[in-house]
Amino acid sequence: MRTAYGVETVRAAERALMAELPEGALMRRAAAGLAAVCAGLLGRVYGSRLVLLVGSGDNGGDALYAGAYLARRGARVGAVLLAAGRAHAGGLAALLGAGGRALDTGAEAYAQLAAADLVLDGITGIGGHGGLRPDAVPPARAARESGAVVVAVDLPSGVEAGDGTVRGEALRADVTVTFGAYKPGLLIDPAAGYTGAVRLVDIGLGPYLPDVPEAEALQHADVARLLPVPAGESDKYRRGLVGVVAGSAKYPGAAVLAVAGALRGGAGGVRYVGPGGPAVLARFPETLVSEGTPAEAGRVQAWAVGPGLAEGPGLDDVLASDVPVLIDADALRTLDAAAVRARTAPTVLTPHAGEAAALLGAERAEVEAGRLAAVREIAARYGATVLLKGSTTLVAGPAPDVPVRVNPTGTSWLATAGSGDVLSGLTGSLLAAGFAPRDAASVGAYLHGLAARLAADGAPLAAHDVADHLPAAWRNVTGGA
Ligand SMILES: NC(=O)C1=CN([C@@H]2O[C@H](COP(=O)(O)OP(=O)(O)OC[C@H]3O[C@@H](n4cnc5c(N)ncnc54)[C@H](OP(=O)(O)O)[C@@H]3O)[C@@H](O)[C@H]2O)[C@@H](O)CC1
Ligand SMILES: Nc1ncnc2c1ncn2[C@@H]1O[C@H](COP(=O)(O)OP(=O)(O)O)[C@@H](O)[C@H]1O
Ligand SMILES: [K+]
Repeated sequence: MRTAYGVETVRAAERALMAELPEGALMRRAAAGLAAVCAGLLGRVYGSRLVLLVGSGDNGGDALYAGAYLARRGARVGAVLLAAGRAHAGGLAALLGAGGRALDTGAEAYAQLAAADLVLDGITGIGGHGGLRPDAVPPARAARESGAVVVAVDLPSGVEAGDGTVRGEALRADVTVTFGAYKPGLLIDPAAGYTGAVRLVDIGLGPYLPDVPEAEALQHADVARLLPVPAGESDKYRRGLVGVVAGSAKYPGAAVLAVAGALRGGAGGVRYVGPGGPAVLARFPETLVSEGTPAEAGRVQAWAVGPGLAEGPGLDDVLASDVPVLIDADALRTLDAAAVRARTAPTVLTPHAGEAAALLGAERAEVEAGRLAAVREIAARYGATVLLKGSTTLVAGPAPDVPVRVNPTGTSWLATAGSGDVLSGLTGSLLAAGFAPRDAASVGAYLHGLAARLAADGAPLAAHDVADHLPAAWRNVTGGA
């Protein structure tokens, strides 16, 4: 599991660790790790040209000490002091003592930036707020426009560490070297889009961090542990039946795609309820098709309702059931929060940003800019597990103290019609197979994103390709076991 901790938590852990170390030791440890990454990126340190962008805080201190290490190894290092007179005193002394130079933001700074091999962004770290200040914008842009590798210290300056929002201009890095722990902003868009490759430097913070992080991301091993393997005595009922309520005369394809996902999700069988029966059967003869309403259909262990659904009794029937329910797409538009909160079995909502905005009475852009707050707010209001889809997919449970899961798989090729229908069926199937709602949603997103990467392989994909690659994604996670 990859874990991420909020700013106050990281600061508290740093304070506790620092209290046991000599003055300045922690910063020098961070800087040594940073310098080692830079040396690796440069290949040859001796004679290389480095520019440090240095703000007023400890983030600038890290950059200055790392610059000093590299200057002692023969790099030519210039430090652009953005907050003149307020740069970290110890770091600046170390750099000057190692032969580095201090620059103001005049012409020489821009000349050095244009010629640099590597730029270290030490403008702000976890203490920065509100995007880059105006005086930091031109050097940050010059760094980006030079041919240099841009390495962000702890975080790309201008992004909010705690929630991944970007409230102004921020610096785009090629690599981010973060200290002690990931911060949520490194994993969540839009901020995550600024980090480039993220490298974590261990500074010994681990024992001082709480057990429960703010956010977490599943990795292959976590998913493999959760995926079911049918036992010898399994039968289709014990593996769980998932009911899919999807499709309409207008969107019969949604029924096919949702069933395609459900068939690959680990349930023992898929029961389809809706007007798309003939289309579903033509593609998937193994589907159990029920006439009538969900209430009239046979028993299932979970329902997935919504993709391509026109109005009908489907949603009310399903909400009234005593099994886990996933609600997607059209079914979200008419959703009554009180009805969801009153349910005794778990409910999973899977909105994209537009649907999330409708659930919150907000603008879509607000949701996209503040995904973490949005997913938590919907989960709290509806008393449900919420899977917020999009460039970073997030999963939050109704309890506020449970970490939000950030999906690490996926590809922007997934932004194609019908791919969400596959995810609904798949996640419903995991619910029917007995997954807890947060696990079903996060494992569903993980496999779906991985299948999309395998299917796309650098080229456009169609939603049904994602469904077709789900078995390969499953095998990729389990090692084919
Ligand atoms: N603690 C430790 O032991 C360790 C800490 N470590 C490092 O320290 C970093 C945190 O350092 P920090 O707390 O000094 O804050 P930091 O991010 O440098 O910002 C400071 C100042 O910037 C300013 N400012 C704010 N917004 C701004 C903006 N938009 N644009 C421009 N300027 C802006 C504002 O000052 P102001 O100008 O308002 O007085 C603010 O006070 C952390 O990320 C890690 O790198 C590592 O060495 C590991 C050990
Ligand atoms: N920019 C993006 N990057 C990565 N994944 C994306 C992006 N945009 C959409 N997706 C993913 O594609 C799927 C689209 O689902 P959805 O919006 O419900 O579409 P549809 O209703 O057409 O099926 C979701 O899994 C979502 O997370
Ligand atoms: K930075």
